[in-house]
Order: sequence, then C-alpha cells, then structure tokens
Amino acid sequence: MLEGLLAPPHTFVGEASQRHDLQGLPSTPRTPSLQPKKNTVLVSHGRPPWYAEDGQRTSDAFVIGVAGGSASGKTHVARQIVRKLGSIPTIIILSQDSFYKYHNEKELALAHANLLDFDHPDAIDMPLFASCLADLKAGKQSNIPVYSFAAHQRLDETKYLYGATIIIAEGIMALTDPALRALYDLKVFVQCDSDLMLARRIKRDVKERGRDVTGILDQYLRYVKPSYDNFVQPSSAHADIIVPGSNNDVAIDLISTHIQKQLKERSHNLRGKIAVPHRYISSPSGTSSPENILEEEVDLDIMRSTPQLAGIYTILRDRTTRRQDFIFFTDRLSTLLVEHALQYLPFVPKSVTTPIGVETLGKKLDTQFICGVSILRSGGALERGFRRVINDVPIGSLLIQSDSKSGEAMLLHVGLPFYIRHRHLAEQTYVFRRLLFPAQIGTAAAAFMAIRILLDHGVQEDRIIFVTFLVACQGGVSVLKRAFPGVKIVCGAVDNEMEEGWLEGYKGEGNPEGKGRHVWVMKPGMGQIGVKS
Ligand SMILES: Nc1ncnc2c1ncn2[C@@H]1O[C@H](COP(=O)(O)OP(=O)(O)O)[C@@H](O)[C@H]1O
Ligand SMILES: Nc1ccn([C@@H]2O[C@H](COP(=O)(O)O)[C@@H](O)[C@H]2O)c(=O)n1
Repeated sequence: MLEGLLAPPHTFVGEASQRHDLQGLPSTPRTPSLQPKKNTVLVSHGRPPWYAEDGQRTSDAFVIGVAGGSASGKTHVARQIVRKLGSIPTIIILSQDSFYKYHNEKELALAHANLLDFDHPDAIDMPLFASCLADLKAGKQSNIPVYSFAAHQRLDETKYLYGATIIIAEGIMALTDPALRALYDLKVFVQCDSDLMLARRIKRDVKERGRDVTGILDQYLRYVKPSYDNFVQPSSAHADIIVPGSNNDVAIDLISTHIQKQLKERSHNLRGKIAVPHRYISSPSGTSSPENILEEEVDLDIMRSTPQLAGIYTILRDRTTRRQDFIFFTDRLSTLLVEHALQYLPFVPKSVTTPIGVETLGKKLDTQFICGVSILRSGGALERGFRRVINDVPIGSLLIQSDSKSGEAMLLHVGLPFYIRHRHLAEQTYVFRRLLFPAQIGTAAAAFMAIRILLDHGVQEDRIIFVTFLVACQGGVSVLKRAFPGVKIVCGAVDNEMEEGWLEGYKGEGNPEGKGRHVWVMKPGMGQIGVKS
C-alpha cells in the first residue's frame, strides 16, 4: 500500500540530459533538494520533418493532460509514459508548477507564514500556461517560467523549449481550465487514496521542498484538502482515462499503446504529404544549362563569376590543393560571399563630414538585429567570413542529419542565438543561414527544415538570407524557393556536376578512408567544408 514511500527519488531531468536533449536543463545549478521542481523535462532522439511541400506544418504535437491530487503520482505517470515511449523523438513534460504566479512582498510574507493558498485555481497563471502549451503544440518555441518551491517564487530566468512531438502537461489543476482542456488530445486523471497522498506529500515536502511536518499538515488541512474536494476531484469528470495512483503499470501500458497508435495513424496520414525531397526533383523544363534554369526559375543570387572567383573555386576543387591553402581560400570565399549577401540588409542614408571638412552622403546599416545560424556539421569556414564582416555577430547552430532508417532529415540539436529564442526579437531579426554541406542543398531537406525552424520562432521569411558556397542541383533549390519564396539564397557557384550521380561517383574517390560516405571535400582530411554523412 505504501510502496510509494519507499520509491527512490527520481531525477528525471538528469536522465533526459543523457540523451540528445534539444535544450539544456534549467540554468541554475541543481542541488538534490530545494530546487525548482520538475519544471520541464525534455527527451529527444531527433525530430522528423513535419512540413509539407508548401512549407506549412502538417501536424501538431500530441498533448496529454495529467491531473490528480498533490502527490497522487502525476509526475510518476508522466515519466513512466516517457519511458514507455522511449523511441519517440522529443517528449516534453510541462509542469503546472512552472506557472505559479509571481508574488509581491506581502504575498511572499504570507507564503513563508504558510498562509498563502497555492491550491486555488487563481494561484496559477492559467492564461500563460495555456499560451505556452498552445505554442509548443503548434511547433513554436516557448520560454517557460522557472519556479522555486523553496523561495515560493517565480524566478527571473525562463526555460527555452522548442520542438516536441509529444507534450505531457501535468498539475493539480490540469483539467480544471477549459482553455487548457481544449489543447489536450488525451485527458488523464490520477485517482489516489487521500491517506496515501498525504503520506507521500509529507515525505516529499520534507525531503525536497524544505518543509516541516507541522507546516505540511496545517497547509494540508487549510488549503490542500478543501481544494482537492472542490476543484481537483470534480475535474476528473473531464478525464478520458482514470489511472490508479499506485500499481498503475497496466494503465500506463494502455496509455502508451494508445499514444503510439495515434502517432502511427498521424504519420500514415502524413506520408505522401511530406514532400521535402530525399532525392531532388528534376527540372520540369528540361533546359540544358543548369545555371540558366536556376536563374530563370528560382531567383537565386549567384555571385558574378570573376576570374578571381573562378580561381578560388579551381583551387578548392583541385584535389592536390594543400590543406592550408584550402583553409585560406575557403576563408577568402566566405568573406566575399558574406559581403555580397550584406546587400539584403536594410541601409539608410547617412551624412558624414570628412577630415577636410566636406559633408558627404553615404549609407549606414539600419538594424542591430543580425545573427547567423550554421547548419552542422561542417567547418567554420563561412562562420569566420561572417565574423570578419560583421563584428560581434551572435552565431547559433542547428544539427540536422538524415535518419538512417527513413532517410528523413532529423533535428538533433537546436542552439539558436538569443534574438531568435525570444519571439518579439526574432520578428525583427535578420538571419544569415549558412549551409555548408552542398549535398544537403542538393536535396534541400536540411535547408528546408532549418528555414522552417526559423519561421516557427517568428523570424520573418524575407529576413532570412541563405548563404552557401555551392548550389548542387536545381531540384532542391526549386523546392526551397517554392515553399519559401521570401528567403534569399546567395551562393558562390552552381555546380552542374553536383548531382546524386556525381556524389555517388565521388564516394571513396579522393577519399580512400571514407568508404561509402558522402564527402564534398576535394581532398581527404581537408575538413574545412567537408562533411561526412
Ligand atoms: N505508482 C507509484 N508507485 C510507487 N510510488 C509512486 C507511484 N506514484 C508516485 N509514487 C511516489 O509518490 C511520490 C509523489 O509522486 P509524484 O509523481 O511526484 O506526485 P505528483 O506529481 O502527483 O505530486 C513520489 O515519491 C513518487 O515516487
Ligand atoms: N510555493 C508553493 C507552491 C505550491 N505548493 C504546493 O504544491 C502542490 C502542487 O504540486 P504537486 O507536485 O504536489 O502537484 C499544491 O498542492 C501546493 O499546495 C507549495 O506547497 N508551495
């Protein structure tokens, strides 16, 4: 009956961090006790593309609401579901505790005297809870408040989250609010014996929340129990499934199976709709010159070919080029490319006085919101050029790789600059996307996903400037431009040989140790713009 009291404390956040978590954990250092409790947990194995050919989203995250009394086992149920669904990419547990309201001095004093009611629905910022959940469900980023039980206060920091396939929202009031309920695909209530809940709560609050037994009992009788009877228990009427608060393995199995079935059905429906090509689409016009086709069809900004540009490309393509020359010339090329791409930033007239006192009219950059995002893995060649041209520019990264089974692009890591992580800034920001893996722009899958991620964050399409050394084939770029016509694509050259066949031919050749891997570097080990997949 009281087996819960003997259960070891779970540190699920730590467990999540051992996987490919998209976002870091709460930024405050964690000690075993008195920490902001279970605010969010993120587990990720990479996320598949959810977008159709037109660049629009095809499916929302699946959302489960888990309610029940305090210490009924809501978190336990949520964590067990995550474990059972281990192979599904990116599951977030969002706790209602994160949304306790900010308290003024007077309320804080009451809280520390155990005289503030944390069990009334008004204690929780429900509109914020619902809007964060709605954003995450719709595939947008969200900055979640962080709450401290020890301080009885919302902290100044927030926790950035993005990219969930499944979200579990848990809390005592998770089923009381109609706006929240409307977001759930599945509603669960954890029904637990009151004695067991009280016993568990005493144990937990002493151990984890720095409380004493007398205070816990006072609070329980004054607020927790009446709230359970008036608000929490009645909300069970909204549940699709009632799960017992102990010995609930079978119920958790059933829920997990149901979620897996639902996701499978969604993915069946999606297949065919997801049109980001794994192989490029061939030219409908059949025109013979790829360079012409590109310029005609997709409004691509290819740098004007000058003898010195052609010279750089020749050196980079030459398999006999020495490593240090390769690095030198990729750096030079990246600087030229970024300088060229700068024309898409807003400039306004500016008048200055020269050293000899003559007033002259020039131009100045008219934005302070500029950042770069690299698609990993790749060298830092474009990054160095970017930093050389724009001082102190924030640069983030995305790791997107093909799933070995499905071949679909998978998002494995999001490290976006501050500007993009905050929607109100993201909307004003100009983003230089640097794609350093030509094979990927050949098929556009990673590029497609990367642009979609920026749009999810609120970056405006016409403020994304995609800079790449080389465009490999027309199909990928056409798909990209069709879906995102506002995005500017700036490249140094079009390589009409850089097709799937060319890549196949290149495998191994010039890369003796790279058997079976796609390698664009012209010489083994040059590394700067070479990527192995
Ligand atoms: N099914 C269960 N079997 C055993 N112990 C459990 C079970 N569910 C919860 N517990 C224990 O009860 C305590 C409170 O559970 P928790 O999930 O944190 O409650 P809630 O999130 O509802 O406040 C924890 O110590 C947990 O390990
Ligand atoms: N400063 C606070 C805030 C909330 N509580 C109690 O937490 C309970 C909800 O959390 P569970 O993990 O138990 O669902 C709720 O019953 C509040 O009384 C608190 O003690 N101090």
